[in-house]
Amino acid sequence: MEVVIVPDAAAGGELIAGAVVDLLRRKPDALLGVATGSTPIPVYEALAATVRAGGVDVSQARVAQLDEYVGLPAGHPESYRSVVLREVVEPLGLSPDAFLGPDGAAHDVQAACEAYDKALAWAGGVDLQLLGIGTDGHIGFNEPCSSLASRTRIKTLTERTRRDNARFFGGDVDQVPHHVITQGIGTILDARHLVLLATGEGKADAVAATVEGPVAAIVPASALQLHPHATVVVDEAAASKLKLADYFRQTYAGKPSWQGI
Ligand SMILES: N[C@@H]1[C@@H](O)[C@H](O)[C@@H](COP(=O)(O)O)O[C@@H]1O
Repeated sequence: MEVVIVPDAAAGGELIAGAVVDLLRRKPDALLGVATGSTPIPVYEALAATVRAGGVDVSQARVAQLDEYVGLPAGHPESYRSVVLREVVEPLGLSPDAFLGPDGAAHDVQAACEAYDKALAWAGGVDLQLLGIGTDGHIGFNEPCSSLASRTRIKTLTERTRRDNARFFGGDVDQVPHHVITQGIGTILDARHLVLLATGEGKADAVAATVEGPVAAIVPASALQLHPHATVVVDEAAASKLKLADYFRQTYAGKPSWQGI
């Protein structure tokens, strides 16, 4: 696992957008796994700026959703489908046909989960999966004690995650759904490159447990330790509890720039 400590969220956004641009230059029809929440927004902004400046052709790029609330009405502004369309698909000028996501309004949720795993495989698999992290160490919506081998399925949110996400629902925790569909941890680990971005002091404990703790289902993001190409990008605040922070800084500073992340 590579850990890159950046000065702030904007620098993290630039670094990861640069990795996406490099990928799209090598593979124009790459499948990008996108995360929601506030953390990845600087990545999408930096990527959209590069596209607007003509720095990369995204006409063949495809995006895949990581997770989704269950039971929000179609078109609800906080459904993750709406969020990804608004924050990624539209600013990049992608066609909605280039977008893959699970159906959170499906009558048969289990069938929708299985169909989504198959759709990801049929699409050739995710090339680069961008991840945020919950304060409890979740990735996607894989809450603590999710199986590290799990596939896309329905999950129940913890009260902590519902409280954390209430800010997207006018601060009213009662509006946050209890159930979600999420790519499983096994599904996430199928992606060719995992890039987790964490910013702010509130993520420092979760980052330390992910990077320096044991691989354990109680910290779902620790499963990144099992992946051969996982990159954790953190700002100084999110890195503040890493014992090996100086080592990570020295290692990255000594890396040839052509190598990317
Ligand atoms: N399902 C999403 C996660 O994918 C995201 O990583 C997390 C953190 O969000 P934020 O980046 O807003 O802290 O929120 C939600 O729970």
